[in-house]
Amino acid sequence: MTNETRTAPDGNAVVVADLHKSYGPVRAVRGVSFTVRHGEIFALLGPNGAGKSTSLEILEGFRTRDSGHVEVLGIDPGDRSGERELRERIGLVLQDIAVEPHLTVRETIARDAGYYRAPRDVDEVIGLVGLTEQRRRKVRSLSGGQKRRLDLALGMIGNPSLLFLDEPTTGFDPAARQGAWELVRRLRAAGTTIVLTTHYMEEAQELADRVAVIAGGRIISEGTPTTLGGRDNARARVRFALPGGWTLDGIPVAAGESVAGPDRGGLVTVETAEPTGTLHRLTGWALGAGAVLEGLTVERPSLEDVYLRLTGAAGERPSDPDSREADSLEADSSKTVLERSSR
Ligand SMILES: Nc1ncnc2c1ncn2[C@@H]1O[C@H](COP(=O)(O)OP(=O)(O)OP(=O)(O)O)[C@@H](O)[C@H]1O
Repeated sequence: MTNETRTAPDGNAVVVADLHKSYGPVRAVRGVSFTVRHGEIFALLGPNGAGKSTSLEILEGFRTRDSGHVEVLGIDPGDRSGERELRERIGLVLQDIAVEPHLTVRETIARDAGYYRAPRDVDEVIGLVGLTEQRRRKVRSLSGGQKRRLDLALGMIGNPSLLFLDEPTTGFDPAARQGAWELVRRLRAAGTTIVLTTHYMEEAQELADRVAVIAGGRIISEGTPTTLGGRDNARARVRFALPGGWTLDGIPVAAGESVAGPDRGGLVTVETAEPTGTLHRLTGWALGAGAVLEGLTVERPSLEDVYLRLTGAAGERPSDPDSREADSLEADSSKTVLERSSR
């Protein structure tokens, strides 16, 4: 798989500065700024209604912006004179792609290949997305996950320098999701820059070099999946079951640590900034008494924990007085995601 990486004058594949977009009274995007470097996977995360699709649609040239600066591969997507070049150089996997249901998988991909000057090989792409067995099947007979793989194939058939993936693995079974992640990594390794949105924090953790969290039309945090929101400096939780007949009072706790529990599952939690020392002390204490700490685990907050903390806080922010409608819509939808995720 080869890919020609073209460099925009500033060395970034995407530049967004102080982007604004309203739909009537709804201020969907309110001063968003970020850059995407060539060859990286950049994930835009955020609750329903946060402004992700609006931002992406502006980058893709499907929506006009109210104000702000946008460059995609050195082209302003709002400038119609660059439209043809932009279409040639970017790939899109959107949430709803219209495909002809009566065409076969291979016919659909071959037809799209004809729109590009230098497309990838049709059968190679069919193989890459795992649709070789279905290549003669009509699109209407595909399962939801198979249709999404077809969307991925259509996104990459033009051999794009930059690929936009809007929730690429929604509806995939776990094996198909792993396969799609592997494909995305291979595309990146071949030089493709990837901008993706996802509601799966595991997907962002697995794929993204950098992530930005957007809520209420603004970027509220940006970083790598391991550093986002101070995740790397967060306190660790050491959990274990108290050996039979022992009490919390006997646990050796150092300054700065806190102990809670046991919870319904019988596990005690020690929160600590220094898990190495804590583990040494706890395991030494247990082994010295001839006991073992059943169910012992050490956990840092997951990307999902950090995301929920960040977006929960954003949802509770006081409203901008002149955008009350937008705020209420966004707060409502962020609550829905929180409730859903906590089940
Ligand atoms: N065409 C439109 N007309 C009016 N309002 C719109 C339109 N498109 C989006 N909005 C509103 O703009 C806000 C941002 O929507 P957007 O689709 O960009 O969010 P999102 O982060 O992509 O959400 P999701 O995760 O649900 O796809 C929401 O309040 C939405 O209701």
